Amino acid sequence: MKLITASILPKVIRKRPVDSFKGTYGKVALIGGNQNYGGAIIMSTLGTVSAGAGLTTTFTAPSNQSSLHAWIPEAMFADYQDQTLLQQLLPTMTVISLGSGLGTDQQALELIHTVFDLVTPHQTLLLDGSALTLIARDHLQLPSANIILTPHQMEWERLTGVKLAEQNPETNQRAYNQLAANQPHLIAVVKSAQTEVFTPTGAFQNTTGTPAQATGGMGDTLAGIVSGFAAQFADLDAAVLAAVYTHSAVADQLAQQQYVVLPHQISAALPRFMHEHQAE
Ligand SMILES: NC(=O)C1=CN([C@@H]2O[C@H](COP(=O)(O)OP(=O)(O)OC[C@H]3O[C@@H](n4cnc5c(N)ncnc54)[C@H](OP(=O)(O)O)[C@@H]3O)[C@@H](O)[C@H]2O)[C@@H](O)CC1
Ligand SMILES: Nc1ncnc2c1ncn2[C@@H]1O[C@H](COP(=O)(O)OP(=O)(O)O)[C@@H](O)[C@H]1O
Ligand SMILES: [Mg+2]
Repeated sequence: MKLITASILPKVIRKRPVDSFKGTYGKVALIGGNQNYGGAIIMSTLGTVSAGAGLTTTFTAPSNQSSLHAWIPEAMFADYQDQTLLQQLLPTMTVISLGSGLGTDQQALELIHTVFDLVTPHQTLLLDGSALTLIARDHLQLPSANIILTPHQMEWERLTGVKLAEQNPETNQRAYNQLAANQPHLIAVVKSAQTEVFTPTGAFQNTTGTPAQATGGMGDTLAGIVSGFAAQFADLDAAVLAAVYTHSAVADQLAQQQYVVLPHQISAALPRFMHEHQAE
């Protein structure tokens, strides 16, 4: 397994062309955050916008609208039950992220079906949290798209059947091969203290990260950052590797002076970190 090190950053994070505009940096839809888990999709949104995505729309429960805008006015709000809006907007997106704080009720399941029906092969679809749990529970077939899965170890067990205690680079690679077999392009980010990333071009292990990250919302934030990188950087595999590295590298920096790193603090520190690591 190759290691993900700082050398990935200059390959991905490039100085922005002078004549670029927001449309240059991709459109992202983040779908999730039910009545109880609004924080999850707000944290994802902070990650995506702070990572530099050009335009971000957050599809969530209406009860989350004012908190979303209080935290991050740069994001647009859409009611995730509004079928007309979903059908109108989702085809325009570069990246769709689905599942952070979505919950697992019937309404969530119907939303997954709607997104799977609408997504097209040239789009990137990130699946996180509750979406992974429902896909595993109901044996849903993944749509044809550039798929990024971001399971924690229990979600990976649900998806693949590989028990947590038996998860290692070899068993995970075999499980990845099975999942990816019928997909044009599938990336699996298997999260842990040493996150592993499986791509069509190889398997990688992250070298950043700290137990100061072990707090709710840390994965929701990662899903947002990965979406932001995938929206603006052309090489999808490299963008995901750089996002995984960056999320935990920022946490490592903050953990030098903090006992626990709050997920939203990683997003707040992202623009400066990316500034420091941009290449010509
Ligand atoms: N502020 C918000 O709105 C937040 C909203 N959130 C949203 O909540 C939704 C549910 O997501 P979830 O991850 O909280 O619950 P679930 O999928 O049932 O998994 C937990 C089960 O798996 C087990 N487990 C074992 N190993 C594990 C591991 N390495 N990592 C994690 N779990 C591990 C674990 O074992 P235990 O901790 O009990 O020992 C437990 O039995 C999802 O949509 C998410 O986005 C959260 O992000 C929190 C902040
Ligand atoms: N001990 C640790 N060391 C490094 N990273 C960790 C550690 N514990 C958790 N993380 C990271 O925190 C995130 C947890 O993801 P997840 O369980 O989906 O969080 P949530 O759903 O609460 O947002 C992952 O990115 C994981 O790699
Ligand atoms: Mg999670």
